[in-house]
Amino acid sequence: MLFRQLMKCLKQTSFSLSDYNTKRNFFRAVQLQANIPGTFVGSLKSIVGDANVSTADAVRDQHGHDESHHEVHKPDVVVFAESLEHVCKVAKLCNDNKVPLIPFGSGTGLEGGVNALQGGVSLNMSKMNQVVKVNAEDFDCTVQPGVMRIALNAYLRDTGLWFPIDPGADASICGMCATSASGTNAVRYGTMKENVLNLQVVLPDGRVIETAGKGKRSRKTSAGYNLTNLFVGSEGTLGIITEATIKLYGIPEKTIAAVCHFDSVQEAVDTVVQIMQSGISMAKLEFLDDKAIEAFNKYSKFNMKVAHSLFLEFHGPALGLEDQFNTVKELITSNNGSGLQIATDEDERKRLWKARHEMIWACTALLPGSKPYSTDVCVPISTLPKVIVQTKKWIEEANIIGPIVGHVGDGNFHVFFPMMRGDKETYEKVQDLHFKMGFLAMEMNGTCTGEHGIGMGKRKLLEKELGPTGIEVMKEVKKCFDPNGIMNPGKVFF
Ligand SMILES: Cc1cc2c(cc1C)N(C[C@H](O)[C@H](O)[C@H](O)COP(=O)(O)OP(=O)(O)OC[C@H]1O[C@@H](n3cnc4c(N)ncnc43)[C@H](O)[C@@H]1O)c1[nH]c(=O)[nH]c(=O)c1N2
Ligand SMILES: CCCCC(=O)C(=O)O
Ligand SMILES: [Mn+2]
Repeated sequence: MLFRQLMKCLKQTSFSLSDYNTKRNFFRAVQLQANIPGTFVGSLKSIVGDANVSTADAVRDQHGHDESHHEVHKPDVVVFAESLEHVCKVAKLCNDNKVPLIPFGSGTGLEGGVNALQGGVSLNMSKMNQVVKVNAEDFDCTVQPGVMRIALNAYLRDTGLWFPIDPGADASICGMCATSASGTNAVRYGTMKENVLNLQVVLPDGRVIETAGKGKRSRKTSAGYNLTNLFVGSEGTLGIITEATIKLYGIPEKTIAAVCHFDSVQEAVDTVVQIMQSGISMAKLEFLDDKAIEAFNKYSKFNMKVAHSLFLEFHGPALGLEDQFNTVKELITSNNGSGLQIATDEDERKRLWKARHEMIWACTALLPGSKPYSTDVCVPISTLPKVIVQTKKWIEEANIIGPIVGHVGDGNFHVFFPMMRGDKETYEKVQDLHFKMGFLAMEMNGTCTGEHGIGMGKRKLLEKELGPTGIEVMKEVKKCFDPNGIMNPGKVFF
């Protein structure tokens, strides 16, 4: 059987050795169930109840994609879990029957993480949506996988605490764990990697572990391997996260937001590097190039000067915050920055950041009907000016739409390429640019993805980033947790 498949594959159009390896790995994966029998759906219903199982086309479609440009791959069936017991039993059933299992948080990912490449079961976690415990005096809380970021912050408001990691989208906290999300506040508060204390995880065979030990939530630990951060960023390929214990922070006493503009990318990014080197702890330090500002003005009805711009935010006790602001102001001026404007009242600030977070839609609106193809390189801060300037040059040479937006305080930036599905010519240009940017970032000792993950779109780049031995070791790790390869097959590596 395997031999016949191999011969069929060899008869197809010519392919290189790396294609062959890809297809060889694919053979290993197709040993999973290709079609789910009705009896299997019946077994699922007996675990979670009829109402929590759907094979309706619209529901499968909704679970077959995220917010990215990647093509839709529908699961065969969607299951809504209501309890830990449900998750354990569904995982074991899938594992025993070698059926693919794909955890579904809220579908806001940008790398096709939830797309069911080989069909199977999409496990929607949204009904497990309780805040399990808030330990306000210890600045932490434990949440179920369906708890969303905005709802959590609303729930916490009366305690004076908040969870600052903000990918812009209203994502599930456990989905954010699974992709190691970050966003605008990471420059001050870190990414999910620095903010998860413990995870409850269901393994494919139905066993449950807590990655830091049962109920543990200490700020520091040297106890054995760091299983917590193995699952942060694992993109649903190792197990299902059913609880996350995360750090909380005091809501800052004072917040100042500001915007300023530059004639050149180099001056804007030099300012960022100097602010970071001055040791001032910025809460947000964002860059939008001239093209991004054009899209920003048009979509969000602003009237900002069309120039390369920095959006900044300071958090802290009122005492000392203005000194920090003044130091930053001097750095802006010394790099020929202009038009410094402060958003003082809360409504103005909220409007500014809402518009920043909607940049993906602002750029998509430049080409009506398109989907965003996003890049996500992250480099050591001192190399950032070189990488952004080179990227802009490539975009100009390729003559395509590609506004740049970045969390540049972390050396992380995105190009948004609005793409029409089926436009092969632009797709090829964009993919070429994506690879060139990824390779340049790696040359600068950076990564192809700072926060969106590998998913479907960056698997080839990951091969380059880690090298064959690195990939081999990652596959061995996966095998140890998921020997049948049922967890989100085809993601992270081929
Ligand atoms: C407008 C906009 C703007 C942004 C972003 C999106 C959008 C739409 N993002 C990306 C996105 O919000 C981010 O990847 C989230 O962490 C995804 O969370 P979901 O709950 O939507 O996971 P989603 O359902 O999309 O799943 C993502 C991956 O995690 C896995 N997964 C989900 N829940 C799981 C669970 N309980 N257990 C195990 N695996 C699970 C899935 O299988 C999949 O592989 C982003 N990101 C970022 O870091 N910075 C940013 O600036 C932005 N900005
Ligand atoms: C192409 C970038 C997608 C969203 C994002 O990460 C951001 O706005 O920062
Ligand atoms: Mn981002």
